[in-house]
Amino acid sequence: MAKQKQQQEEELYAQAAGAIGTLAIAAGVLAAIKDKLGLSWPATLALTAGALVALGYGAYKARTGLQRLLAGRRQPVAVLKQQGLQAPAQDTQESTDTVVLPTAMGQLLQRLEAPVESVDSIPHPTGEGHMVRVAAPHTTAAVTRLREAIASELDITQEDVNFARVEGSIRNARMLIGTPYTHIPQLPDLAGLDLDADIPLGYDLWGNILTMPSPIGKHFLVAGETEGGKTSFLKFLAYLFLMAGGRLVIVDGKPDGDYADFREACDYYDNSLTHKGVMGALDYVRDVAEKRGRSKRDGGRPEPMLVIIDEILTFKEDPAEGKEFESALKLTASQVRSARILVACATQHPRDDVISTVIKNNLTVQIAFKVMSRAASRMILGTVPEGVNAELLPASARGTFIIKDPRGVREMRGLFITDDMIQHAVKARLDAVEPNEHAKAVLAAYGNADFLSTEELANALRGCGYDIPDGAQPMGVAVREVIVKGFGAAPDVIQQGPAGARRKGRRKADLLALLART
Ligand SMILES: Nc1ncnc2c1ncn2[C@@H]1O[C@H](COP(=O)(O)OP(=O)(O)OP(=O)(O)O)[C@@H](O)[C@H]1O
Repeated sequence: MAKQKQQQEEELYAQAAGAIGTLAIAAGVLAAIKDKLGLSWPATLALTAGALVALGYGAYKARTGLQRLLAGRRQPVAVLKQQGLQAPAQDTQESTDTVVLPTAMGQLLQRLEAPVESVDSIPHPTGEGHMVRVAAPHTTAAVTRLREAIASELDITQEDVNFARVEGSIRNARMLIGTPYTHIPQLPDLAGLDLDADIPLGYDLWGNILTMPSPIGKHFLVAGETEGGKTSFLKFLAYLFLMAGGRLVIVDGKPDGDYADFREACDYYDNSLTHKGVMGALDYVRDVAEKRGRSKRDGGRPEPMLVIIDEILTFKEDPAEGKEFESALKLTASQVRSARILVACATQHPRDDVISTVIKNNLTVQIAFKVMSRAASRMILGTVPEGVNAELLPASARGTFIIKDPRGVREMRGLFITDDMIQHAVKARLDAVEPNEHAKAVLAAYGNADFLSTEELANALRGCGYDIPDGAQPMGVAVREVIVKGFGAAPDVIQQGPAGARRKGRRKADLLALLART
């Protein structure tokens, strides 16, 4: 730096001396021919000054043009105007321009004045891969922030310029030029999955499986615009819990019944979209935590439990009920953590009235799917390293998200499971429980029916040898007794059937759910 400054000063003095000398010579020449041309003194002086300015400008253009030609430089790209992009410091230029990197990508990054130390080609199944090493003291942000400029130079879309973190390094980044997340890995073998260890969650641009540390003891906030992949992500998480012997509580606050396949395997499932429904679930969960707390003294380690609440706006729409819901959520989040119960709340409305301080403070693992603005990204993720922005997630690869957890901040695409896989896992959970003789009789009575009225069930049970009296009340009581003997408890009686012919009875799914809990 000092050397450069001294050089600049010397140049300035030399230029000043040259200018004075040239001015004197030019004035002399013009004075000599002044009378011949019939010029006045002011005209002579004005002409001298004008000629010198023109000469100086011409010399400057010639010199800088020659310098650029020799250095093989181009004009700075217009795209360097990208928001937040600053011209690199002089000393950075010095260190990176001295060696011309051998690969075309290396040279492109140098042209964009990125402080790169090396750029090597690395294989990628469908695109063009590069390993970029940034010169100290810079971090990979010095290159990742040039995404727009690189896309502009290569005349491709920003979505085709992708970066992947290199675990444990702040100076190395993998870069993919091409469509992101085309390389979909096989689902890892989940047999023997331990929820107390790392769990697989997604994959990177190269198709490598990425994990997160054990989710036990954490709560999740999952947010992003509609169709980003939140439900698929939560279904995958629920699937992991099923496969690893964990318990499930699902409050589905959306009307489409997205989680219905899990219903029979849930300890508690509610799709009523009501305040009562969500509050009932939170009460239930706190109750389980309290029981677990008491039995802890016996030395047992309870199965992890995942509580999904999707979509939280449904329970916040009414201000008074919303307040109650938030208080209950806060209480639940703090009380159940040590009981190996984790809460995951999702929303497709990343706004501050939905993701309130209470939500943010209690759900400490944040997962952002694609959003429409940098502000929305910040709303979900809070403080993140420069350049991390869920607005920039690829629209072409649904299910891509940024996760912020104790391991750091990283982008990945979620592992995807089909409805068939969910149904298999649920069936396996149900099959794993051997029903006792009473439960078997009740299930046999249902056969393929989803719903039986109390009377129909009483008739079928009589056929199995149960002594069930006629008459509404004793019959209902006797049927309930058989159910309780078989399942430990009886599900609520509900009304089903066409209007005008509604019948009181019970759903088979509710009985199976009870079975899954035992
Ligand atoms: N990891 C993934 N890999 C491939 N496709 C995915 C992935 N995640 C989601 N998708 C696809 O993206 C679409 C939207 O996913 P999903 O329903 O989970 O979004 P969402 O964010 O829950 O939407 P909404 O908020 O409207 O409920 C689905 O059709 C799904 O098949």
